[in-house]
Amino acid sequence: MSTIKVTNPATGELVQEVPVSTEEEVQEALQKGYEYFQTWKQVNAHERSSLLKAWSARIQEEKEGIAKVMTLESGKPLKESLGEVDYATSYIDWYAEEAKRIYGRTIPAHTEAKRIIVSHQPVGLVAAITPWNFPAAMMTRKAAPALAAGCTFIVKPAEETPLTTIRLVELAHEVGIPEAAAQCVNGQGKKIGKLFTDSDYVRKITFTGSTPVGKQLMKNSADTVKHVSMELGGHAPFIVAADADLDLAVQHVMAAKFRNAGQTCICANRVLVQESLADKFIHKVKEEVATLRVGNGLEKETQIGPVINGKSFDKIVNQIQDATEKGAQVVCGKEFNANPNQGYFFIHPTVLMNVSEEMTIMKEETFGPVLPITTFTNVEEAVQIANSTPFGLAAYYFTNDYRVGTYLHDQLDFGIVGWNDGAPSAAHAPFGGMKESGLGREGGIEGLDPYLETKYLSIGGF
Ligand SMILES: NC(=O)c1ccc[n+]([C@@H]2O[C@H](COP(=O)([O-])OP(=O)(O)OC[C@H]3O[C@@H](n4cnc5c(N)ncnc54)[C@H](O)[C@@H]3O)[C@@H](O)[C@H]2O)c1
Ligand SMILES: O=C[C@H](O)CS(=O)(=O)O
Repeated sequence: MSTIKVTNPATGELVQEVPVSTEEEVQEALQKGYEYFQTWKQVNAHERSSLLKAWSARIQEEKEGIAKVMTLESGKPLKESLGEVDYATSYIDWYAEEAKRIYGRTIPAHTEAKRIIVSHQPVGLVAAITPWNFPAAMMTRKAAPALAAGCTFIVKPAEETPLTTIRLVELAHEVGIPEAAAQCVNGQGKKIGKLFTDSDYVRKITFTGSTPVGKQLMKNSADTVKHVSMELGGHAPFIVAADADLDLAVQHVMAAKFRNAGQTCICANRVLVQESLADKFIHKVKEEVATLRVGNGLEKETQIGPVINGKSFDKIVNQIQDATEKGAQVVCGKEFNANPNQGYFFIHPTVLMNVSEEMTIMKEETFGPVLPITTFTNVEEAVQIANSTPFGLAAYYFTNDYRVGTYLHDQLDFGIVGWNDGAPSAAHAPFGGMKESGLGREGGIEGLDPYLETKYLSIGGF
């Protein structure tokens, strides 16, 4: 039997081996989820809501244990793992309520002889593929609305971090969500992804991960016209206008950049500071970055854990080297503690200045603790720089001028915009991107629609 060897990115040590699902096991699970959909969709919304609430409560009972496993397999600091468990259950809590608010409507007919009624029904078996950086929240952000809508659900977590997702699915079964309604399979993404997209049993693919993989899944889903939801890559600009509250902007750039060692899809990837404020901003950021503690996520003083693997480490180091070769200056950082043979990869928080647009770091998602700073003259130039990317997930700006703030909100082509706010994510808001950052939204009232078909009934003969 082949297995996934889950290792700790802080030490390289083996955490646990997870059996790889065979093709037969995946096909069997898909058929089970497809067949059980006919039963699960009949369960009334209030019962589905109660089961979701029980799931959330059961996860909270195991919060510390789940968080520790999450840190062991992802490397993120324990405090962040604990926060992610709360974030993950907040999606379940939200959709436990939204399950009871799937309303229809009537439409005034054009003749007394007719009545028109609009209703919604679940799309069917939903197949999800999730990333390693938020192994709990990225799964519940899909499972909760799917189950709330009456869909059955199967997930393949990232090979780096399957343990958290496996445990969450086990807890769902413990509270009475039927095994056939929520399943987990494990293995190599390309292989299982193809089984998902080729299967006639699957009516929807929901994916969170890199844009290239998302594009491939969309292509492979076309043959059977599957619904798709895509939460893809980002390259967030962080704009600081001359009138910004400097302390607030620095406080929030630290959160927006260094959460999960910069490995989040909405991390600030480019900082754009108006020229007159640049020196003060850079000085304050340098002071704050110097206080960050790098280390094993299980140690309570750790604020920056390792990056996930050698491939990611190499990409980040190459971006730093490319930038410095093209004229960027290192304000602080650019220290590494890595041992490829041992299997751990730490990058100390690094700040670059005098960054320019021809540098790779200004075009390619970094997914690491590196903060490149460039400057702009006026807000029109800031908008032009910010929008000059295929991505459109998150953008941030700091200003107290309502005219500047309103202009930036209107002109920035991003699905999530933080105005004096570097931490916009919430289960009650519709998370998602424009352009090549994705399709659809997760969270908010908008996050249920992707799991529903709309139908209308026209009754004649009155
Ligand atoms: N928009 C969001 O909400 C969001 C959230 C988290 C991460 N991301 C993005 O994900 C990327 C980082 O995560 P990652 O490295 O795990 O991404 P990834 O695309 O490499 O992997 C994500 C998932 O896809 C699977 N996969 C890999 N290749 C596949 C293929 N050919 N077919 C089907 N599945 C495949 C992996 O096994 C994993 O489960 C970044 O680009 C980040 O911006 C986006
Ligand atoms: O990395 C992607 C996550 O969606 C970021 S967040 O935790 O939802 O803000």
